[in-house]
Amino acid sequence: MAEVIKRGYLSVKEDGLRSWIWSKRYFILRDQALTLHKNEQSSQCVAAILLRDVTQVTRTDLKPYCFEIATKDKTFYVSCKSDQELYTWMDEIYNRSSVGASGPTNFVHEVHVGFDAVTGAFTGLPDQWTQLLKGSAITAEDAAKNPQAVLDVLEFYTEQTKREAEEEYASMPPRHQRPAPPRDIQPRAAPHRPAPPPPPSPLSPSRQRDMNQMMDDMSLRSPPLSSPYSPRSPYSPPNEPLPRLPSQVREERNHGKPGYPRMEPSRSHGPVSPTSPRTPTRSNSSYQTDERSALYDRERRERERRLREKEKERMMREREKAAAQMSVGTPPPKKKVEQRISTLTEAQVMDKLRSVVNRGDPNTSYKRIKRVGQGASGSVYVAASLTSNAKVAIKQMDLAQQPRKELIVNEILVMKESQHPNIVNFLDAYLVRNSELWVIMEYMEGGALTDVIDNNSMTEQQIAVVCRETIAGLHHLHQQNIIHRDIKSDNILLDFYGHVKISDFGFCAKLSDQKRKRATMVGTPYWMAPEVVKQTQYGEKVDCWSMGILTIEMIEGEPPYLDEEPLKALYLIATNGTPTLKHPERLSRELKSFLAVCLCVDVRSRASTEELLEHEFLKKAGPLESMAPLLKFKNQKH
Ligand SMILES: Nc1ncnc2c1ncn2[C@@H]1O[C@H](COP(=O)(O)OP(=O)(O)OP(=O)(O)O)[C@@H](O)[C@H]1O
Repeated sequence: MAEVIKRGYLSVKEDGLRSWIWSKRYFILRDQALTLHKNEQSSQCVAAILLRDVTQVTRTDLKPYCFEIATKDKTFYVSCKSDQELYTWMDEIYNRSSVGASGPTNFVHEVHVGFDAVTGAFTGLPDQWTQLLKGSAITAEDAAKNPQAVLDVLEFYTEQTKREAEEEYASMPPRHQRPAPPRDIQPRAAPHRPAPPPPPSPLSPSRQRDMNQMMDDMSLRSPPLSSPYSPRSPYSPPNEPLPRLPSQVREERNHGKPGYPRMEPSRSHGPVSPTSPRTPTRSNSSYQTDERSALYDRERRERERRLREKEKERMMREREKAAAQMSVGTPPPKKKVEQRISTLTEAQVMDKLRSVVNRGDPNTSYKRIKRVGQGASGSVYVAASLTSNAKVAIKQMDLAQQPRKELIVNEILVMKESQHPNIVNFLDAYLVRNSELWVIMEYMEGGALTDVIDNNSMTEQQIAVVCRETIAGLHHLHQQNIIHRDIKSDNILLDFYGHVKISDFGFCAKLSDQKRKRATMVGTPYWMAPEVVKQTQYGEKVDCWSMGILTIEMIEGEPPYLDEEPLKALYLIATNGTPTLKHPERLSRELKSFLAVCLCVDVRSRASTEELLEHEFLKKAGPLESMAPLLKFKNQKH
């Protein structure tokens, strides 16, 4: 007999003839079936539902904590005693049903939200969403244009913030040592999401025609008149000032936004060196010839470094605040926390970690020289190997401070198993005093591509080098069924010789044969593919979309919508489709074609890494030495 996953008494009634009768039944859930029994002693069931036949698991309003399980033939209404009980049953059933295995991950929670086209307002929105919407830059016109997209991004945003809070909670001391968190982080019923639109029709017109259309969209067609979001109109006169704010203004604007660390461009924890976050690109020659401008730039960088530090402090404060807020109210359902974070318990994660680390003392093998970077999970040092004197990078993390230890284990495992010339190679890992983790990796003295972008204007030849190298690394990951999920310039590092390598593997996902698609939301929103924002299923091609956004960063200095308030940016990603370029007329046909195949909203038309490697734009790539002028700035420092 298959293992019992969950059991317990619940009230149930069936749709149909006996639809008014609620009966108390003993439910037994196994991997493939849910059976209903008169009581716990009775082995004979009064009803059985094969999970593969389940077509929907939905919350309903019939009773306060009620959900329905629909099959092709029948609907069962199940009443629980609490939200927690309801969600755990729904989760377990849903995950094993045909919809859970292949469909969208979110349940349909029937809190009925309406949109009044006359007043331009939503009705029935949960308070939290109303507040979020009020504080966002999403206008009534946006809502009228695409109310579903607004609901999608609100749900996305709250899910993400809730997850962060749950993770903070999970990283706190054991429950008996802490008071309970506020009701606020209880899972909430999300508003009713209408059925997803039917999948786009197969690519009957040839794919090449799609590509041509995409290129038209990006460079030739005028922006839709109804869209107020076309600051990057291809028709902008070439000399028109770029519609950007100075980066410090942007950072100030982003302060005080509802906590969502990954929503902020992660300039906040860049290297310690006084390099700038996003700033309007300046040419190399202007740095060399204009002393006053150099002075200005130094001051600006210093100011921006301080802002970055402040931003980091703010994030830390927010984390603490989130942890403190958890100390009142009722605890979140443990099940939810575990399920979202990992299927492994904390002890299992630590066991796994111990199995991949070196037990020795790293100080006998490496001597730390200085700190070169600060990440959310710890500091990065350059160090010298005491045996070979070679330089290495050490990422040092205090495990007690890590809300998501399994991400670190993930990162180590991916780095260990994915050695490749375009991946920052893992050398070793040490667990020091059972509380500190040291990850030893190749030292990339050129730093992050973000700094290169901020301090230079890149030629197409150089852009093509970064694309070629990054795609080669991504292709290697994809061949192992690994999706990176956080491709952006901050996670592309360069070494002294101009080698380009992918780093930061915490968010990587391994696709199994059973699960070729994922639906969890991770990554940094500005670089996210529309299918991720809309929370539909996605596969490795999300990295190809991010590759397109990374290319726009190299061309324009920043990803699309970076100046937008986070919720609005999500809305724009979900609704605008392929972003428009500021100055397409300045780009070669090959580069525009490359962007078009990366930034294809229809995933089936989007190029794979294999196809991208063959793209004509990459043929423009120069040798690695062509990156040297970009590294000058860094090389002088080391
Ligand atoms: N191998 C390396 N060589 C040189 N510098 C590095 C290396 N790895 C990281 N850095 C620098 O250290 C900084 C922090 O790196 P880290 O990977 O910790 O950043 P993060 O991804 O922002 O944080 P986290 O992974 O903790 O969320 C980076 O901005 C990068 O410039």
